Amino acid sequence: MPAVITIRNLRKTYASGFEALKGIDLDIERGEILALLGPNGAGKTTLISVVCGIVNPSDGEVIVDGHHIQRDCREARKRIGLVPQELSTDAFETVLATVKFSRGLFGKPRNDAHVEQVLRDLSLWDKRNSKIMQLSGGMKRRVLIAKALSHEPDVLFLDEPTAGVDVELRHDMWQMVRRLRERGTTIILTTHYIEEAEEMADRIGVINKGELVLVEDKAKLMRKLGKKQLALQLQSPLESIPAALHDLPLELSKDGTTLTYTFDAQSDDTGIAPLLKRLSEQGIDFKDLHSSESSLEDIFVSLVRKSA
Ligand SMILES: Nc1ncnc2c1ncn2[C@@H]1O[C@H](COP(=O)(O)OP(=O)(O)OP(=O)(O)O)[C@@H](O)[C@H]1O
Repeated sequence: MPAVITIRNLRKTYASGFEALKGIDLDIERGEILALLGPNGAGKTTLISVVCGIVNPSDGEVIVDGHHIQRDCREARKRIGLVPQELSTDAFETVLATVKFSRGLFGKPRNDAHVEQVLRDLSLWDKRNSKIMQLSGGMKRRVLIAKALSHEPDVLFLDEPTAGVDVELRHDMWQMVRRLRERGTTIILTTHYIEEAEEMADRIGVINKGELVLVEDKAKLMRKLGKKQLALQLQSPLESIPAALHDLPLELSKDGTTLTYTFDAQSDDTGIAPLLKRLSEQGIDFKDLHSSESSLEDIFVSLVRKSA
């Protein structure tokens, strides 16, 4: 199935000369939840803003369901719902009026039943006649989501949906995102929280300093996380790994003093006992050993460091 959004060589240099996006290529699959992780200032909001047609790119292109975001902006934009980080809605409006108005902005005919359904799904129906300024922070966030869903978009962008919200609202938000996905909506969310990406996403993208440093299926990433490493400090440095051991997943450090063996932590048979026997057959002795396990956090940190 063709991607719902295609991003090619996307670059953004702000008027200040700052290069916020340095050539992003990404295909967003229909119906997936993609989490974009990255530290502050990585370029996540810029990327979303360009894809949603709010900020013009300096180079490259974005195609949304066959429509070019700049040349065919109205059609492309209709298919997208954006939940920004901050609320800029008129504080004196009621919840119902503001959500209805949002739908109208996209040229969609009035549909009170849909607006009611969106408000009910977000537990906002009872608050429909409240003014925005009378709502709690969490409720205001729900209004933002309701506005973004008012015109029935195929793709929903959530820019840090749970930044600064309490645990209960965070879990509500996750549930809501899952419900939307079940109905076929494609969801792209940005987050600082690795836990959130782990919990929600089908795929995880890591962005740092304007570059997409990784995009991978979450399950695959998790399998990598299931790997453990055993590091052996050798008695005497090796120049290279002996040919007789080439069938083993071994890596030698540059200085030849450490051999690292990677194994599947979930497997019953780690292969450590035969490894040690074969090392001894080759006359390789070690003075110390320790094992380590990587987490998504480690992978994230090392990727961000590597691309720094
Ligand atoms: N209008 C602008 N003019 C100049 N620089 C900008 C502008 N908007 C953003 N930037 C810079 O571009 C970089 C990327 O910002 P962006 O908001 O996209 O990052 P982010 O990954 O969303 O960060 P955060 O997680 O803090 O929201 C930052 O260094 C920011 O200062």
